[in-house]
Amino acid sequence: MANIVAIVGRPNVGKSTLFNRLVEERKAIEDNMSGVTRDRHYGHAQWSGKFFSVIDTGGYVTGSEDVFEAEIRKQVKLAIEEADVILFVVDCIDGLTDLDTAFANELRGTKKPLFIVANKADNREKAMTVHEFYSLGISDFEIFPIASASGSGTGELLDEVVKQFVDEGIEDPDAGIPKISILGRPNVGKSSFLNALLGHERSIVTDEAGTTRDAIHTRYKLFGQDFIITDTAGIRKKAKVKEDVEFYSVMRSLRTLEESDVVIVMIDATRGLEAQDINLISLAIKNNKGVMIMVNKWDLIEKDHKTMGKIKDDMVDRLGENKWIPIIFTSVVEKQRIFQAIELATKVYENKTRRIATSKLNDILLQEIEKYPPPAWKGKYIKIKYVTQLPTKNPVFAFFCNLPQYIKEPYTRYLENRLRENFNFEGVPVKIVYKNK
Ligand SMILES: Nc1nc2c(ncn2[C@@H]2O[C@H](COP(=O)(O)OP(=O)(O)OP(=O)(O)O)[C@@H](O)[C@H]2O)c(=O)[nH]1
Ligand SMILES: Nc1nc2c(ncn2[C@@H]2O[C@H](COP(=O)(O)OP(=O)(O)OP(=O)(O)O)[C@@H](O)[C@H]2O)c(=O)[nH]1
Repeated sequence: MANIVAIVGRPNVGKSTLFNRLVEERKAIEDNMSGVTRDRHYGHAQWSGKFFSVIDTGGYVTGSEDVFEAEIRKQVKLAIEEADVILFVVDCIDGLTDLDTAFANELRGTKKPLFIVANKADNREKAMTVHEFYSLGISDFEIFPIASASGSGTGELLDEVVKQFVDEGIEDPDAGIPKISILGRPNVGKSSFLNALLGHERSIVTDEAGTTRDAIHTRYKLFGQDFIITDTAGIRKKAKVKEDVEFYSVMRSLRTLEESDVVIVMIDATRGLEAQDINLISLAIKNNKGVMIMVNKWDLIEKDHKTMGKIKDDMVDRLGENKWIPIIFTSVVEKQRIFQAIELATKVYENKTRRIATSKLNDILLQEIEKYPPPAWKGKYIKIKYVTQLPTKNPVFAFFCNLPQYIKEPYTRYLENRLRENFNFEGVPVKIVYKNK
């Protein structure tokens, strides 16, 4: 089970500082060139061998400097609903304020373990002031004086926090959940699609920076499907001049692509598959990503019952040997097949992680090979003895044979086609290697 710790409290008490201390990351991802700053409000942490996630609910809900009652309520609701442990942060320098009391009143009565964390206790003298917070009377635990800025006191706090977890937690709660990215030329409807998804109910929204500085992962749960959208939206803001737009859109695509498992290449139905789209698709294949094509703005096409099939056929022709890429027709504005698009992306992910048992693989493929064996080369017979799927992240099949160097490209394509016919690898690049045996 995932353990979740939520941080609540009024502005400026040091919630983000504590958050960053817990997830051991720097405050924000800052971009020196343009001042694009992206705070993070969700991250993974570990203490004494227990894993947990931290949400800074304040960073998540506050839109302005003022904290209104509704904001407090939202923040507390999020914490109470999502968290296993709540950290209510107050400030030793300011002492108890009316806003703290307002928060306390909302938190009162929660069944979740609630800790009052008295931040900015930079020295002994300040740490002595924590007593006044006991008057709130909302927590069964002792109050922990800490200084998030230096980290002092956080160890003692965490010792108690992790005792509240029922299990060890999950090292990477996002493991096994498809990371999907939406790429495509400007104006095809990428943002509209994201917004349409955002319009639906969702569980925790997690803006999490990935290993690449600008990539943001947002985790969704929609119609029972769990998935993460990777985006590098931050980078878009800094493109001011024309050349920059081109450059950054390429950079952005590359980075987003690296961070994802499945790439949705979105195209405009009124323009069809363009050279740039083909480049993007090749890039995704080269990077061993799952790929699908989403033909958006389908509402703008004048059509009869044959149109979709015809356009699809034309596209498949253009895709050549990559005809295994699935194509879906959508209208984001008319909310047509939006969910199916996500469903298709998660299916592609399933295919990408598919493992075929060696016995099954041999049963089927050795028969196919017998029907059409690799052609002899310079009088030498090539014998494929068996095949196995390698334990890699993407489907790779190793064919063991006597003379691997003599097998030519067309035969490899034959094998790939037989693999695809017998097992579902729709949307997934499949690799074939030969080994000497
Ligand atoms: N003296 C002292 N200052 C601290 C400490 N921790 C945080 N601060 C300062 O308190 C100020 C507010 O910190 P933040 O972490 O941004 O506070 P926040 O609660 O996230 O604020 P919002 O984002 O407005 O909700 C910053 O100037 C921090 O440097 C501490 O342990 N001691
Ligand atoms: N008719 C129609 N218009 C759409 C559809 N989806 C998006 N649009 C419109 O297309 C325009 C561009 O949409 P965006 O979502 O901003 O496109 P984008 O791909 O995010 O664009 P960039 O931010 O430039 O990369 C907007 O005016 C949308 O309203 C659709 O399915 N049908």
